[in-house]
Amino acid sequence: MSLTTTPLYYFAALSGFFTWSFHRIHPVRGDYAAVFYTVCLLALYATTVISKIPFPFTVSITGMGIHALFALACTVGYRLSPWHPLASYPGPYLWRASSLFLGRLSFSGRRHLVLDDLHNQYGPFLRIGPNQLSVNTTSSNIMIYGAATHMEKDDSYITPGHLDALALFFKSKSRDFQAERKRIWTQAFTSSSQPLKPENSVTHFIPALERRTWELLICFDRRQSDSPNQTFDLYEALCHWSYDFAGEMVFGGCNDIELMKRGDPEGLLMGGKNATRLLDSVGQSPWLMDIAWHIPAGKAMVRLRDVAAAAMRRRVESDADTTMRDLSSYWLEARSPHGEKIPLTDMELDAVVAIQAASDNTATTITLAFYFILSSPQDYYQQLQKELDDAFPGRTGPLDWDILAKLPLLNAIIAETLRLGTPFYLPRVVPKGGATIDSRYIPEGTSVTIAAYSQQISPQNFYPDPLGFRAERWLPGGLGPGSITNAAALFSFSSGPYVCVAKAFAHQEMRYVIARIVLAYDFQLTKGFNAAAYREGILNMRTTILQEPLFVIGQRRPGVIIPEDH
Ligand code: HEM
Repeated sequence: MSLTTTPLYYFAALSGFFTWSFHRIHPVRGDYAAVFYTVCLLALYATTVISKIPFPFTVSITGMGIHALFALACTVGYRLSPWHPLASYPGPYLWRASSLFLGRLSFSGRRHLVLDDLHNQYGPFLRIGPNQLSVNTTSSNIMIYGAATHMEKDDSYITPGHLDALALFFKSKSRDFQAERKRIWTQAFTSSSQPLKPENSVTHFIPALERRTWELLICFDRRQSDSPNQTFDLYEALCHWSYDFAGEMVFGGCNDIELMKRGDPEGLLMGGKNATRLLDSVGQSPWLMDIAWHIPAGKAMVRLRDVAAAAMRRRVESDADTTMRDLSSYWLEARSPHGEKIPLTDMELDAVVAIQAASDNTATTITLAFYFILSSPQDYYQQLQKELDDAFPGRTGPLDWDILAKLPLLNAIIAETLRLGTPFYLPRVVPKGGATIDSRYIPEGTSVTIAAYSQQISPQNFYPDPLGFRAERWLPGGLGPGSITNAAALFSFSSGPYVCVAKAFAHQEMRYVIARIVLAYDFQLTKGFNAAAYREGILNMRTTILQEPLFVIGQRRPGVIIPEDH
C-alpha cells in the first residue's frame, strides 16, 4: 500500500460502513445502486488518473472492492449477530446472512419439502432468511392473513422492473387502491360463490367454458390418434385448454390464443411459468430482481406479457363490436371514485395476471387430480365415474352446476388434490408495532409466511395417512374413528384481503371439466408409469411445474358423441 493510496483505502472502508448504515434505513433499488457504483468507479478512476497516481485502474478497483467488502461484512455481521431482532429464532445459520439462500431454494421448486424438514428439526418458528420467518402453526393463519391485521405483501411482490403499471396480485401502491381494483375484479366473479343462475354475472363465462371443454375432448382424440403410441400428454392438453379458455374469459373473441389447435410454438406456457419462477426466486432479493430485469435473459420471460398486452389493445379497439361479457368489460367500464378510467397500461398488466392466474393453477390441479385418481389403488376413477353416471345418466347432456357442487366424491377428490398439490409460499410483512403470533413477538418489517404445505400434511390436521391421497377423508365419517380432517388448514386459495379473487369460480370450473372428461372417457395410465417418480417431479415456486408428462390412453365411452358444432 503506497502512502498516496492509504487514505483512499481507509476512506473506502469507512464509506462501506456508512453505506450499510444508510441502506438499513433507506433500502435502495438494485439497478440504481448498480449505476451509482459504476459512476463512482469511473469518477474514482478519473480522479486517480488526473492525480497521476500509479496503476489507476488497479487502485480504483481495489478502492471500490474495499468499500464493497466493508459494506458486505457489516451487513452479514449484523444479520448473524445477536443484536439482530430475529436473532432468537432458530434456523439454518448461513441462511441468516442472505436471502439468496431462500431464493435458490425457491428456484429449485422443493422449498415446501425443505421447509417442512426444517420445521421438524427446529420447531414451529423458523428463520429462513435475514428478515424472513416461516411459521408452522394452524392459528397463525388468522394473524398473518386475516382482515383484522391486514399484513401487506412483502417486497417479492413488487412489479418487476418497477413498472408504472399497476395490477392486482402485485404489491399495491396503497391499500385503498388494491381494494378498489379487487372490487372491480370481484364483480366479474361475484356470483360464483352462489349457485350459478342466469342473472348472475359469472354466467357470461359459462358458454365459453362449455365450448372450450368440448374442444378439449376433441383435442384428446386428435392428439391420441396422431401419436404413434396412441397416447397423449394429459397435462399438456389441459394447460393448452386452460390458456384458450382464459384468453376467451379475459378478451372475449379478441385474441388468437388457440393452443389446443396450434400447439404452443412461442412457448407461452413455459414463458409464463418461468417468469413466475423468476419472480418467486430472484424476487426474494428485490435488489437483484431490479438488476435482473435489465438483463436480456430476464426479458425473454415476457413473451406472455407481450401477447396479452397486444390482445388487450385489440380488445380495447374493438370494444363496440364485442358481444361477450368478458373480464375486460369490467375493467373498461370501471371508474375510480374521481371518475377516471383504468389506464391501458394497467389493463395490459392485469391481462397478464388474469391469463397466468386463471390458467396455471387450474390446469395443474386438474392434472394432479387425474394423476392421483388414476394411480391410486383405491379405484377412484371408477368410483367417480359411477357417481357421475348416476347424477348425469345422459353422459353428454348439460351438467347442472348445483348438482356438481353437491357430488361428494368429486368434491372430495378436488379438496384432496388441493391439499397435496398446492404447497404455496405467501409472504406478508409485519406492520408497524410488530405482531404477536402464538405468544411469540415478531418485530415490524419482518417478512412472515405460514408453512402452508406443512400444515396441509400435518397429522394434527389430517390423520391418518397425511401424505397419502385418501379422498374419503373429506366424506362423512372420514377415514374411520379417530380420523382428523381440518378443512381450515387447507390454504390453497390463501385468505383475507388477498384471497384468490376467483376461488369459487375455480371450483366450479374444476368440477365441470373433471366431470365432463370422466363421463366421456375411460382413461388409463401408460404401461410402466412410475407414480412415485411422478410425485417427485411436482415442483412449486408460486407456479407449479410438473416435470413429468402425464401420458394416458383414453377410450371414448359407449354413447358419447361430442356435439358437432365444436
Ligand atoms: C385451482 C385454481 C386456483 C388456485 C389454487 C388459486 C390460488 C390463488 C392463491 C393462493 C392466491 C394468493 C396469491 C398470493 O397472495 O400470492 C391467488 C390470488 C389470485 N388469484 Fe387465484 N387461484 C386459482 C384460480 C384462479 C382463477 C381461475 C383466477 C381467475 C382470473 C384467479 C385469479 C387470481 C387473482 C387475480 C389473484 C390475486 C388476488 C389479489 O392479489 O388480491 N385464480 N390465487
